[in-house]
Amino acid sequence: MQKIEEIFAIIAENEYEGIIYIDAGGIVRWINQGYAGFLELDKENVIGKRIDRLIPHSKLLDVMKSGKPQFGELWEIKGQHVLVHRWPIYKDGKVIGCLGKSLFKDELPLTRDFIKKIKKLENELSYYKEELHRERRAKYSIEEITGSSEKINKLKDKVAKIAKTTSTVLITGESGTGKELFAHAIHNASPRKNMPFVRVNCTSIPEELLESELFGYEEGAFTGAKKGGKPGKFEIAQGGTIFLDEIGDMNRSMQAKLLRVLQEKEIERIGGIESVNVDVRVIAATNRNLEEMTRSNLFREDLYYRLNVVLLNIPPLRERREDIPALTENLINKLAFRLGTGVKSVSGEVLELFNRYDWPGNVRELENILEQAINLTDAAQLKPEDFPVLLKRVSTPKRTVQTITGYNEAMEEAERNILLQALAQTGNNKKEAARLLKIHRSVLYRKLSKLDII
Ligand SMILES: Nc1ncnc2c1ncn2[C@@H]1O[C@H](COP(=O)(O)OP(=O)(O)OP(=O)(O)O)[C@@H](O)[C@H]1O
Repeated sequence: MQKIEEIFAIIAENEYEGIIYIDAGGIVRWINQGYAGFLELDKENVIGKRIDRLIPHSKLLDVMKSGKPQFGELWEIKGQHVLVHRWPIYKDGKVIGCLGKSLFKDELPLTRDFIKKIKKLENELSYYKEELHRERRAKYSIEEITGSSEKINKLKDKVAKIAKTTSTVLITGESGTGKELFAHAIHNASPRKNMPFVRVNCTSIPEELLESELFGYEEGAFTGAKKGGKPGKFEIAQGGTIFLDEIGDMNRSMQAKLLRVLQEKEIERIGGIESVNVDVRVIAATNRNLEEMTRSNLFREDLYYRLNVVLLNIPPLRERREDIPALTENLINKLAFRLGTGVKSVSGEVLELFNRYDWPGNVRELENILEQAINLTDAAQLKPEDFPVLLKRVSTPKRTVQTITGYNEAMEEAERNILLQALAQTGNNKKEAARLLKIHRSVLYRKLSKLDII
């Protein structure tokens, strides 16, 4: 039978692992033959030497200093990747040494595959970290807000001023006026600009998920809760800004919870017992009339006042028509670059046409209409005929019921106008229009077909 010492010697000298032990003074007290050979050193000469003399970039001393183990780290030595574990050895609560183990046989297919896999995962992780960081950054600055009308200039001045504070901001304005753009600009001009900017669309998240999205949850908070729990958007935005888009669509019970956060400046994860302090600037936006909603009890009055500390009302495009030429030029440049086309400008007649239109969908509608036209032309300059839908809308005045000929006919006409307006507002995007009208897409198609709109 083999003696236990023999077995230990076999384990210590196995050909797959390098093993090294240093004492509290950083002196190598033991190394296995394989590792010494791999380092091209003589085992007897290594023992008794300081580790940093033998391997200057060794991390064993760091581990000893921190007292924290490291597992599965990729380390490059002698032109090879090795997978290492390092852990401090404790005695009576004090670190007395450090043990290092490495899978150093790069040429073994198994080790090589394992290392390759780890390297791939590390690369992927750093890619996604970078993406996440990009995603959580505000993308636009004040300079990117096109327009020099008096109204826009005043708003830009206001943005520069309020950016310095941490007051809650409420941005109102019709759909597509640029509310989100302004929210980004406030964050980017603020001292928080290098911290996260986290957007939450209160409409697109199902009601039952919104609470866990905003406040996070602890492990086991509910069936299906992730292991280890999940931080909410408020925690993710710590030190930065949270942008609550479409706040008018938040239900009343969530409104009460949000109010508590704004008052207490702390959140509680679902299923959690402790509160977490949050230092987050809140910017909320809506295209709905919150004041009116408070009167009909759809929006809490106390929350409305908490949000409405600084108000930024973005005027619709039809009230700042002087911005249309600059917006058109900038959007064309942006779109032509994105779509890879040679479209450079619009003719003077197109600008006249744009000027006569009311833009219910505001800048987003202008952007959509330009994108449609750019896709269908080979010319460098867009002409009025590239905008057939707009030509029709501008020349046909909105149909109103002149004389009531019957309840059903009048209702049909009203419905037609609502549908046309929704389509105009969303640049003919049926999916968006259905969302705006809060009806299913199939219902929208049925109605459009019944009223001969498509
Ligand atoms: N002044 C502007 N300069 C440049 N681009 C603008 C401007 N205003 C709006 N846009 C562009 O128009 C589009 C719509 O803007 P944004 O999403 O900010 O509008 P919104 O008011 O938040 O809309 P919604 O209420 O539907 O969420 C975006 O692509 C945005 O970049």
